[in-house]
Amino acid sequence: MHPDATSPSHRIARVAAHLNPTRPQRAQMEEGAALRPAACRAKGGAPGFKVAVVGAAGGIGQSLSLLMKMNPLVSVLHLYDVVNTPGVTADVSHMDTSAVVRGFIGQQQLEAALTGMDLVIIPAGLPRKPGMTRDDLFNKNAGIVRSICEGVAKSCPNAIVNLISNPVNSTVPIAAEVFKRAGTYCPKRLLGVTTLDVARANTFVAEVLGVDPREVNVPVVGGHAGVTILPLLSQVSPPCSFTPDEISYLTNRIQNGGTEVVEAKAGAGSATLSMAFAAAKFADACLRGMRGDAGIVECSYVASEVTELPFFASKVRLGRGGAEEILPLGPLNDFERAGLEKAKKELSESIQKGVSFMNK
Ligand SMILES: NC(=O)C1=CN([C@@H]2O[C@H](COP(=O)(O)OP(=O)(O)OC[C@H]3O[C@@H](n4cnc5c(N)ncnc54)[C@H](O)[C@@H]3O)[C@@H](O)[C@H]2O)C=CC1
Ligand SMILES: O=C([O-])CC(=O)C(=O)O
Repeated sequence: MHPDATSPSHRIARVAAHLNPTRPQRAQMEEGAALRPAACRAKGGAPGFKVAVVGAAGGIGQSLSLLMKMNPLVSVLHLYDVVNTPGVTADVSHMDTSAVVRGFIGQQQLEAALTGMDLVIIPAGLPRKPGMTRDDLFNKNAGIVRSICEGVAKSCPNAIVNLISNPVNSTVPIAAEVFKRAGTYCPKRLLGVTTLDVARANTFVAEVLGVDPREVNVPVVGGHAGVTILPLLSQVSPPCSFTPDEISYLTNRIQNGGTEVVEAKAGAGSATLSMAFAAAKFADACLRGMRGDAGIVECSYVASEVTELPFFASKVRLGRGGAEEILPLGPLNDFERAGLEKAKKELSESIQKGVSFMNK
């Protein structure tokens, strides 16, 4: 270190260099040094988890980065994207919450972004436009998820992964194959994020019942696309009953919630704000589980033996190692049993598509 490195004038120079980097300093950043405000004084290692958001400059990524910066369980927040991370990082880093924020841009900085992370949240990849299914995103997003997961396997093989990129029904099997090949696969640590389906189900059911959505909990199982999204309206907490018309309306609206937003946005993307909210809620549940809190149960799309399919969304108990326990589906009524058969047929094809992509 320079003899004057800790002198006030030197510290100010470092801050100034970050705000307006010279050409060599910028080159250094591009070679792998984190894009971060030069810390004026070393911070005393606040306890907490190290979390990375991959796809941090996107519609979901920006709001999610903001929400994770607000989470007191996060001590270090790494923001990675292939574009625009410097601006998002500078912006989020001015929030006076405790997490230290660092930005990373481009493939050559993926390793630095992921090294040492406890939790990696992945909202990277293309969103839908009207008329598309989530599966129509497969060709673009499969490769993006593969390369990010290769980075996870290399740089933070023990991290818990929250995978948001669509089509989730296929991207989670892709991630599993990547980790298997790298010899780092632990099914408990790979969680597909389906929390938005639960948030929508709680909201729409609460509207019908005329109650506060925070008091409602609807298990949503299966997967994250169309008929694979199976709300278990017979298991709503607190217990309640619905007319056949209400069941039909609610099931349809929950299964098509994503399309409702895609159409309302009319070409400007898909759900970002509600998704960031849902992802932040799920990440917080994972972090509380990792901390050792008891009784944390959320729905998630995970490796599962609940059905004959290798992956399935259902309630899982989150703990120190991720999805510690996959809870059974519980009793289904005839309508839900019929829905389950439809869901399994489509899910099976989506899972196979993900696995085949990796075997090509
Ligand atoms: N699981 C769920 O419930 C939901 C999933 N999604 C999915 O989340 C994904 C992201 O959606 P939006 O944020 O709206 O899209 P967006 O296009 O606004 O943002 C995506 C970001 O990913 C970045 N990106 C692309 N390739 C990357 C790579 N190799 N590494 C890192 N970052 C990369 C882009 O630069 C962009 O900033 C989409 O696939 C969307 O379908 C969206 C809503 C709900
Ligand atoms: O519908 C989409 O494409 C985005 C998504 O997964 C959702 O909003 O549930």
